[in-house]
Amino acid sequence: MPNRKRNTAKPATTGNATEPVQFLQTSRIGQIGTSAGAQHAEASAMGSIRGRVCVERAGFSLDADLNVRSGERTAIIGSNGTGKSTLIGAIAGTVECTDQTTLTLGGEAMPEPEHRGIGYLSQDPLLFPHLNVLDNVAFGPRRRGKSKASAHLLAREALDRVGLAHLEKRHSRELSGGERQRVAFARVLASEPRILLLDEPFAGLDVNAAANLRELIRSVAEANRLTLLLISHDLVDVVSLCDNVMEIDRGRVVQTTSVHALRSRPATEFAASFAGVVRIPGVYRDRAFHADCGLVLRSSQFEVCTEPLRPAYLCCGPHEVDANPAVDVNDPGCEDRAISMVGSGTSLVTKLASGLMTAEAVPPGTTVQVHVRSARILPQD
Ligand SMILES: Nc1ncnc2c1ncn2[C@@H]1O[C@H](COP(=O)(O)OP(=O)(O)OP(=O)(O)O)[C@@H](O)[C@H]1O
Repeated sequence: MPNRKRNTAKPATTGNATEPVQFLQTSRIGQIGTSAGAQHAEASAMGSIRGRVCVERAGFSLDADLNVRSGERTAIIGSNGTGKSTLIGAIAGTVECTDQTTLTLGGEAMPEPEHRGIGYLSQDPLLFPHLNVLDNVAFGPRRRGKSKASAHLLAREALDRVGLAHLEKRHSRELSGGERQRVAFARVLASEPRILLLDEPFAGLDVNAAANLRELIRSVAEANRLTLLLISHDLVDVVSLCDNVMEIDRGRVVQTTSVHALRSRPATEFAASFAGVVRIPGVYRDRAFHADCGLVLRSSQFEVCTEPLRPAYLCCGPHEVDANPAVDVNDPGCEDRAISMVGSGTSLVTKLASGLMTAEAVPPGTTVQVHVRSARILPQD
């Protein structure tokens, strides 16, 4: 239990607000890692997060192995209550870990929370209502011992970066939700983090505000090669910000994959739903896919990535489904043009097209022709 004490340390919070802490003392906002040469290389390598994270609570246990490289941008996905926030809370030091935890940061035992270089942003900006915008952002640097002047300088740089320099005198209660969230991100920037932990930061924002903040976070993370862990239930966030995806189910990591693979070869039912991909279980035999739900699908457009007779999935995007019933499945050319599915009625078509199709029983006596332009057949392992 090399770092038990450190992993059980209390969070770096003040009052109502979680205060991210400074680690890269030498860099300036927007320039972390882009111009600091060897210093950056050293700092960059320090953003890796590896090891086992164990948390025990009444009725819930988290036991996750992490292998996050420095500068990697990883989405954490999973159903409600599977332990995503608990996991990043453990990394931030706001959640107590058990003795089995072996988490390391940059290859070293996990330091105290205030020395982890973590910037944390959640759905709730948690601004101090009695402070103006500038003092909210300067709060962290002040607490770390900066003079008022240098804390304000750092805060102004951060506010400039998020495009809110003109609002520095406003109180947080006088801001819109989107502005509050940008101020919260400026506060993160003022702490000059090397790791960003984002817990559904776009959940309360309208589409434009969310897109703006996503772009801002993406450019800062890229420019500074920050390690980023993002919890989100939205594929747009994941595709915009991340390269990799970690899926958590009931406190366990069930897969770590690329964003591309999540969409092209979803390994779980949840991943398929998240990516909006049609995923139908069955087996491939005699040049046809025999779905568990009773559909038989034939096509020369199948990309078969499995052995015949093995449990498999047929995967395709909803945009590849064409519910045009005009094609005759008895036409000998049909197999060459598209997959022909013979199964239940219009609800099946709707479910296929919306990506909601699962292994449901097909009511007997109804026939519908559905065309899928291309599909992959993947092993069920
Ligand atoms: N402070 C707490 N004390 C005790 N149990 C908690 C606490 N916070 C969360 N839990 C429990 O821990 C489990 C994991 O919760 P967590 O918030 O990590 O899930 P999540 O995957 O982030 O969920 P969501 O997607 O709904 O935000 C749940 O069973 C939850 O009830």
